[in-house]
Amino acid sequence: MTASATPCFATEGLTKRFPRVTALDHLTVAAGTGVTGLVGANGAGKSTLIKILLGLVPPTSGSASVLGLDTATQGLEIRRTVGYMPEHDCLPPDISATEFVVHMAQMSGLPRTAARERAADTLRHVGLDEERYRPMGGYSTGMRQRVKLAQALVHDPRLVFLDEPTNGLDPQGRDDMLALIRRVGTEFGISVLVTSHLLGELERVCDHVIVIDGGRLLRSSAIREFTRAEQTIAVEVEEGQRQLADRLTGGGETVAVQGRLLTVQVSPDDPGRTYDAVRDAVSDLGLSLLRLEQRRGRIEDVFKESTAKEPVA
Ligand SMILES: Nc1ncnc2c1ncn2[C@@H]1O[C@H](COP(=O)(O)OP(=O)(O)OP(=O)(O)O)[C@@H](O)[C@H]1O
Repeated sequence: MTASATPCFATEGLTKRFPRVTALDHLTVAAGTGVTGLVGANGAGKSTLIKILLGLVPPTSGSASVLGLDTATQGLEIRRTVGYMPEHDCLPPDISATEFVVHMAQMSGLPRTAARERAADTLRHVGLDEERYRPMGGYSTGMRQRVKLAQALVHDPRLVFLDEPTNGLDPQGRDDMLALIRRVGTEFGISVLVTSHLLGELERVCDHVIVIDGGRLLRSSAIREFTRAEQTIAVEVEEGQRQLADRLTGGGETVAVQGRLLTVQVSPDDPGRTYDAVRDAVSDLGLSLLRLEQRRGRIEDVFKESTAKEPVA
């Protein structure tokens, strides 16, 4: 996000207290265009944030804006411009996907003919073909999630909020949904805010990730930044692990020993230095190298380290 661009959304000291719990606690965060992931364990405050951003729920204190519009006073305009895929199932069982999505398109102001055309296009884009004429009561979870996505996209929004879109899907269904979300962000050019408690999946589709826990901001950064600092080199030597570890540590490297394997933290500012240090140390000590491989940190690890609390799937 450039300094001059209007953020897709921004919050300032956003707090939401329910009688028994503080769902959001002085949250100050912003996201630019592209696909942004909002990660947090169950109850972290993700859905509450989305509802406030849509102007559906008032905050206790603080402020928020979406595409430059104030959520406190311009909720209607926000909902006109933004698509929303809610977490919970909300599909009437007796009508078809086509009827439902046409209805939603008309609700957002499209005339009937345009609504029918847009609905057909959108349902095709999300991968619902002939099934779209059948009552939705007989749909699989994957099909239902696609309909929910289609109704969020049918009025051609600039931005969509997708609340746990992979919920209830099997691994294949999850992969398909993630690919679809990526396409929404790239081919359709619609910015996306997508929530999940499954951290690994956001790593695959997001440009930027925001991590919240207990309603507080833990981290907000580009996906590259999440994993860049976490790169390590795995070094396996036949023997002499301890000497090698001592030598590298003495040279300023951060090293962990697990049996025959040494894990050396790669310097984010000068990755080449770490490789050279490992090569020189192995050579100077006359050790026999079995394996040297680069390991890219995973977003889960970053999250676990920052929270060191609740287990996250
Ligand atoms: N209307 C409400 N009344 C009272 N408490 C609420 C209400 N809505 C949410 N909460 C509470 O606020 C906290 C945050 O809920 P929220 O639904 O925003 O979390 P979440 O991160 O979306 O998790 P999940 O995916 O499980 O819904 C939870 O403790 C929840 O029980």
